[in-house]
Amino acid sequence: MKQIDKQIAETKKALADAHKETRAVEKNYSENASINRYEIDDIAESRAMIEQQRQLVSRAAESETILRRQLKTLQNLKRTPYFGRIDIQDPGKDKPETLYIGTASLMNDDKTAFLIYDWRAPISGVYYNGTLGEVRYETPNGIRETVLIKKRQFTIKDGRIVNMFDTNETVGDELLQAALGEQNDQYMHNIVATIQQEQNDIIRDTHSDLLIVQGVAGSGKTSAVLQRIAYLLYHSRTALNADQIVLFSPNRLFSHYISQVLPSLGERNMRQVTMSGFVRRRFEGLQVENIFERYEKRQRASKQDQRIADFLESQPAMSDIHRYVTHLMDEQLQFSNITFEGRVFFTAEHIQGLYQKQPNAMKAANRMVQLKNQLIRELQRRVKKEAKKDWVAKELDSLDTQQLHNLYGKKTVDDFRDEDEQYAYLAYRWAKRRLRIVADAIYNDYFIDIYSQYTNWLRQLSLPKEIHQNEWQQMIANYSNELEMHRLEMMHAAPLMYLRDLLMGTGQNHSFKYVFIDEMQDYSVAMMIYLHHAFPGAKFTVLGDSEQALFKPLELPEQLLERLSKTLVAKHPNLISLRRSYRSTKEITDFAKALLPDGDQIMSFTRHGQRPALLVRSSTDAVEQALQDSVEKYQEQYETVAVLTKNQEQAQQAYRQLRRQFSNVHLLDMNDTELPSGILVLPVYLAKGLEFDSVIAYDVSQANLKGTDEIGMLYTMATRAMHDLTMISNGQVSTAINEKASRQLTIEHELIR
Ligand SMILES: Nc1ncnc2c1ncn2[C@@H]1O[C@H](COP(=O)(O)OP(=O)(O)OP(=O)(O)O)[C@@H](O)[C@H]1O
Repeated sequence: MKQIDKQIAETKKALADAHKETRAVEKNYSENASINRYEIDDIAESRAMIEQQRQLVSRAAESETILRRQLKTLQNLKRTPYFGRIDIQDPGKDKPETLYIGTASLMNDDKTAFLIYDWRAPISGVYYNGTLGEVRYETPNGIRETVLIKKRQFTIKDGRIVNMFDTNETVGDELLQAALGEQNDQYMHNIVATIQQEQNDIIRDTHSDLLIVQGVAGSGKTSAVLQRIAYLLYHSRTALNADQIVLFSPNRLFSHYISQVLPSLGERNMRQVTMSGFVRRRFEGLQVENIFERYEKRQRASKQDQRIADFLESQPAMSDIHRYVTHLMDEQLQFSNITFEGRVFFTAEHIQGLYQKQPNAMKAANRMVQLKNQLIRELQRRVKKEAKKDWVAKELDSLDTQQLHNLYGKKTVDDFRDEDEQYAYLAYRWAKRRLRIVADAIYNDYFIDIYSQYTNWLRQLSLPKEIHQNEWQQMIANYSNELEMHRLEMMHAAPLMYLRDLLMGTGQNHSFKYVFIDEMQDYSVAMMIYLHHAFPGAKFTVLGDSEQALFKPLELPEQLLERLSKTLVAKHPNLISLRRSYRSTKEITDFAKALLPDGDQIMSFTRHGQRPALLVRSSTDAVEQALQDSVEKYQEQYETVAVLTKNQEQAQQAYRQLRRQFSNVHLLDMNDTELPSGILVLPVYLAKGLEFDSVIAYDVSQANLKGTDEIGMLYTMATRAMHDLTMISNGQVSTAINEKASRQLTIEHELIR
């Protein structure tokens, strides 16, 4: 503790100095860097100077950030310096060695010895993997052997040891039980003190290029993956940074919920994106259907329409796009005019002519690059011509002094021989500035009408037998109509993005080294293929629980491994299954597993609580009363009470009822990014990946959850609860709650009440 205090004091001082330094260079930079980025001439003149200044600023800011992180780490260590101790006897040494393991390393004053070892250090592997006796662990120089003599676990709070015991297990259940019983808050916690062996395998896997984690609800998939990110960052400190890692998360609430795990381990957060966010950014100006809207629509769709959607999102359809682009004929290309202020600036025919002049043997994407260069050169020539036109003169006349001053750039009035020269200079600069929009259109490939190109692809596709021409043509017509209204159905997103990327040679991001996909069961094959294409340099870790598939039928883990390995062309695929569920009490897990046909393989963790309750009511009033009573009861005991519904509409309904009675009720929707505490009302698909102290499942009646199709939904609802679960049924109970599951419940009928 003394050493930590000392280092905290030193780091604080260094941080204050660094802060001063950053302010000084920043000030200098902002005084020198006020140039217009778009003026190519100016950039050339001052680029070197600005670049030098920019580097100074970023270096200063970086050292400040590093110190700030160091301070945070030390402050964390002060609260809990370590959680484990191992005594090992290395071969050839006469005395055993005692090592302490914590969330970060701590060295002594003269940096000659470790007082605490980071949980990710090679030797720490022994703590998570080994039982007493001879053990092996991996180091950068190969496998090492040692003898583990003692393993001791600690709970330390605010610098005081509150619990400790020796164990021979991987990580003793006692400690885990204590960790799991704690009250939840709005954020997920790190689990480094209690990582389980199979979770450790996920965390420390550095070999696989495709790691599939198939785990039951609450088994720690998300936890394992976040500690895995921390582990990877530690192990490739120089080659990997947090910006090269992206996590596809199920919703924005989830992003918020997990946002503290990496910082609590002294690491920066990776990038996070939801599928909808990712797609939306690639279709600016269009409203792309989200996964839930799609699900609702699918429920209503005819068998034929479902087949069409399945085909569009399949491997054969994506392969066909590849084939189509490779064999594309020039006349098939859908060129489009480039306009400026409502008039055509480059005609589609002209652009097509330029394209056709590029060597035929080249790939379409390469010809497109050549075409773009050519268009830019033409634009530059056109700028000179446009500068002499009336519209420029008119616009120049109407500029105010400030705008004019800006237009001069580095020059002043004295730099010109006469007014003509001065005018020509200003007119050229103005025309160039205004035509920037045309340059942008060229850079952004607006000269190809990608949406018509897609129609062209759809029309030439040879359809599988089970899809009928009529419906297919109808789908194409719908697609066009939707587009007119700036809307796009989700099923078109992956094929469209793939087509655009392959044709234009854009869209790939080589800088990402790791891609993590949570809730993979909600992603189509086409989307996985697209992501693999979009991140060509990345290793993939995908997590899922097919039982929680809100949108799809079940698939066996082995089938999944085979399918994904093929889809993602994996050389070293690996599948790890997690069967033990940690989140919920034994009573809740036992109920949830009984819902599933193959639920027996789920192991519950022995932490006891109340049996889940099922309240059966026969009138809307009685349902409302039951909801209120349950919320009231849970609110007294817990910080968060979540009312989970089937969809947004029902969430609104429950919210309206509760608002009359309670003041701290929050209705959450797709756009929410933060999880407040109190009473939360949300549809189950927004609760994916989250957990709450207590959960009330709102309306589990047969009328609302029609039988076996809804098992996944009910299972997801139930497994969001950590300590307590109540389900309310308006009328006859859904058959999804089968007999076996019913036996795990305390059932209360209205009449008995
Ligand atoms: N080894 C562990 N030590 C302590 N807590 C753990 C451990 N593993 C999991 N947990 C806890 O169990 C809960 C569930 O974990 P997590 O959310 O990672 O599971 P999941 O498999 O992603 O769940 P789901 O698929 O249901 O969303 C979390 O509260 C997590 O902190």
